[in-house]
Amino acid sequence: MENTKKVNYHESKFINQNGIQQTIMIPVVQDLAELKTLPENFIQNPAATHPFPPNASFEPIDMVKIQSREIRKLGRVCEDWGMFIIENHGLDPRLLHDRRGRAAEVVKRFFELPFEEKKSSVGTYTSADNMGYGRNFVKSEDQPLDWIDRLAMKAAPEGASDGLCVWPTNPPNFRSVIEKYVKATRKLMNELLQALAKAISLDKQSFSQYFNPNTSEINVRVNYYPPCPRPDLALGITPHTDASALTLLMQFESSNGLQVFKDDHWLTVPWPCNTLLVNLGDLMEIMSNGRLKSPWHRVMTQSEMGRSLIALFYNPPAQVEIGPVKGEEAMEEYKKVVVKEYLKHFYKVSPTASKVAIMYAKVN
Ligand SMILES: O=C(O)CCC(=O)C(=O)O
Ligand SMILES: [Fe+2]
Repeated sequence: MENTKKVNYHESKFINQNGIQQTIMIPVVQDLAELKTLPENFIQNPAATHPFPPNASFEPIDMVKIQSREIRKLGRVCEDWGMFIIENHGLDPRLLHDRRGRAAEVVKRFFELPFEEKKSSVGTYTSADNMGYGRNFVKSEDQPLDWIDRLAMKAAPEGASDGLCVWPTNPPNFRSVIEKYVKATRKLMNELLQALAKAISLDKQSFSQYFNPNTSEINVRVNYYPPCPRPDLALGITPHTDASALTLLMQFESSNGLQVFKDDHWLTVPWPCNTLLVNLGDLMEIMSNGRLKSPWHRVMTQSEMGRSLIALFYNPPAQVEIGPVKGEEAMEEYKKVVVKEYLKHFYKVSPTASKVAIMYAKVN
């Protein structure tokens, strides 16, 4: 027998084309990790990967030196890639991955729990939309599935409501550790908003004007990609952009999963383990009038080892109307959108085969 493990299923709820709520049962990928063959519904046949150009301008951004030269570098890297690695981020390494693990450790311990314990440890949530322990963007029976298990929570503002506070109670320190990490990153993300505005020659408050620096929404998603029997056929996450303004990513255990689409090729992002990477989302593309574009990216799997990651999504408050902040360019290329409305649209149409959700906010 190939797989001795009992396979559990996530119940994925979604509204179908007839406006009716439907539930699909999706196998929990961790329970499939011992298989030698990839189940058919996970076959995505990803397009080939190309080598990352050796002399590409993908230099890390040093947050200690984030003044004129470093800001110009940030502008170049973002205009080329839509993402960048941060050095000297100022976060206490004990929050992240010191000997006692902290964030890395609670994530690992959560995913190590048996399925039933994971499920009972996570609270209930009223919305089917991408929160809680389960799967993203499953919209039909015949959609190829991603090789991922994930847990998503609203981490801020404190006491975020709508029944969406789904912190696991096991490991017992999961919430306190992740909340500490989130709290510490807010300052960094606010600094980044200002640096990004300066990087494209805008007033430094151009993006942060839409945020509340103390209470703007931060959503957390913890992804786990178990070892996969056929990394050549499967994807950890199908190609997408992030809907956020900024996404802050910290990866553990291994690297080489994240790929970015550039000049018609998929390239593995040279992102070392245990370092932070910032990915620009659609809301940033809108606010920057398209000068800072959200990159089209995907996640590959590996056969030998699993990989886990914490993603923080930083957005202006849901009710805020954002609009393009124009620099010297002649025209506004994007429309004003209410954050909540854009996110609703994004979740409704995703996943898409190419970068189309953003068209909602573009001037025709
Ligand atoms: O696994 C990664 O490197 C990226 C994850 C990602 O793109 C996402 O969670 O939106
Ligand atoms: Fe992403």
